[in-house]
Amino acid sequence: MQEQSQWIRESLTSFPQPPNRTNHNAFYGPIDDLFNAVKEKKVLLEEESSIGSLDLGASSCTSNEDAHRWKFYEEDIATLRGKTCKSVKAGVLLRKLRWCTLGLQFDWSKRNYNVSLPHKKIPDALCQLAKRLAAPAMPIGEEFQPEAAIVNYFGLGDTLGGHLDDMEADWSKPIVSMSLGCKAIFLLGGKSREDPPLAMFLRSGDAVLMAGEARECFHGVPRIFTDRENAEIASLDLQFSHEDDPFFLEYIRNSRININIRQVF
Ligand SMILES: O=C(O)CCC(=O)C(=O)O
Ligand SMILES: [Fe+2]
Repeated sequence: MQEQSQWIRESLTSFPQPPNRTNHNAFYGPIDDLFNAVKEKKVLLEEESSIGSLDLGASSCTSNEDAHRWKFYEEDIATLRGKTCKSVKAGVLLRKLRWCTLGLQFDWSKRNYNVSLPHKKIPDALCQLAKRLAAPAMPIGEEFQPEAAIVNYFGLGDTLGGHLDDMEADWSKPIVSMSLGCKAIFLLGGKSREDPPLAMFLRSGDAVLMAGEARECFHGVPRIFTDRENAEIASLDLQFSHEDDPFFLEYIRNSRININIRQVF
């Protein structure tokens, strides 16, 4: 349970940090310290222009690929300035965080791994865990090499459509997939979209190895359960309830996090 809560913490704090990319990159550019900004009730504002912009109260500077600039501001400053420029609350950005990528960065627009994008290695503790979990599904004598990971965040109503993970060079290596937080339905189909899927529940702490035949099968997540009873997170709830910080508990009561780790080459 302690380990689960640790991965939830990392998924909300360190994993979405640049140079790791998130679904927010395309619009806002890299965003630093989103989780802290949520706690401090900050608001992200678009600078009207990058020259001569008001720096008062800004705690971090971000710029996106279109050279727009977005910065976090204290709520009161944002209220004053928000009348004349675009704004979004940090809390809204966290709710709309759908994925981040660790290690080699996946380019969703081109559907490939872009080795030229800046990246950090996957944290060592996560690599060790992935190697341990992957071992039973590895070809004899080979060790799993975690090179990339996708962290998926699911809020109420979020789903993941049926897909194949076919961008990795070698399908004899498994994908290690960990579930945290609210329970989900996972559908494992066949090699064709038409094959009827098998449905299973994935609960916090479950690990799935997409290996062998299953590595080549369609799969998706059609729903998560956020109601207290069916989410089945009582012990996780207890774990986070002992803390002063209510934010992790609030988040995980209504969310599921999936961390899936891949050997790309
Ligand atoms: O959320 C899950 O359990 C599955 C995630 C997945 O299939 C993916 O990211 O490719
Ligand atoms: Fe997948």
